[in-house]
Amino acid sequence: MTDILEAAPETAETTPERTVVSMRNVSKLFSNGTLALKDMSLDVRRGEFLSLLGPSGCGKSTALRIIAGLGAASTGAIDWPSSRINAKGLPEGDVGFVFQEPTLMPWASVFDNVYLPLRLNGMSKSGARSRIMEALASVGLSDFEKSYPRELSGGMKMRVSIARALVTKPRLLLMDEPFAALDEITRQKLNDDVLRLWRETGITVIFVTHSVFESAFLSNRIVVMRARPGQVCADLAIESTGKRDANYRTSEEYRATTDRVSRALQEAIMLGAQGQ
Ligand SMILES: Nc1ncnc2c1ncn2[C@@H]1O[C@H](COP(=O)(O)OP(=O)(O)OP(=O)(O)O)[C@@H](O)[C@H]1O
Repeated sequence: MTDILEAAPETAETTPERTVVSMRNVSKLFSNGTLALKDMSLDVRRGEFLSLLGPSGCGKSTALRIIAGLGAASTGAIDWPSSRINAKGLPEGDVGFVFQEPTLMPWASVFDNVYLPLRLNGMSKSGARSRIMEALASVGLSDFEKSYPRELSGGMKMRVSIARALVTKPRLLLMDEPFAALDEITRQKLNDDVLRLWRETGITVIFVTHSVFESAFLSNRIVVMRARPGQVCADLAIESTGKRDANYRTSEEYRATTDRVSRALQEAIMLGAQGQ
């Protein structure tokens, strides 16, 4: 931790009831000797839109995958203070994951792709129908249930991927650079949609990105990470007085926020380069 720790998220509000997931001194040493994370600790509170921001290779995806149970920590622990934990040590049905690639099944319709997590939970197709249609409506794809992935644009495929992550009604949504491969206009539209979904559902989001602009637009908290080794080096509260919409993108407030976040990121990059 450095002196660019601006916000003080560890306040009296950080009670076990409000904490969705905690990383406790998590380190990750890969078998090739790469120390991807060193002693990373983070409390994610209910209802937060938290972005993990940092230069390439600082361990953002590794941290997210460990939280999701897709990889194990070498040392340290992940705690779920308010979830029911299954035999694998993971919170039962509480986590949705959106990857950078939409990872859809090409041979299956949009409906069947979104059905997948419910099918794996043993739900019948007819029983799942209303939930699937609700998830598709939430991403603006009500009319595309019969389409196949090859018939969709990149942005629409990503919407299907988000619907699939939301169909189980998770409490925590993990998103790993989901819009990095999309053009700027599509990316902004999806940013608007994700913010709307976050507001409407009250879901907690952890969003990995290396974009200052995206993180400043979406988040109410940005955790900046440095590389070599991957660690938290700034924890910024991001407030805005108005609604985050098209006007906000051109506002002085947004510009000032992106300046502040850029400075924190620059410092993180310098620390990583110096290996301090
Ligand atoms: N399976 C693996 N085996 C060995 N090293 C790995 C593995 N996965 C990641 N790494 C290394 O761990 C470090 C952190 O990688 P990670 O993908 O978490 O970073 P990142 O911040 O998400 O990067 P990016 O923004 O480029 O996706 C990097 O040095 C990477 O090369």
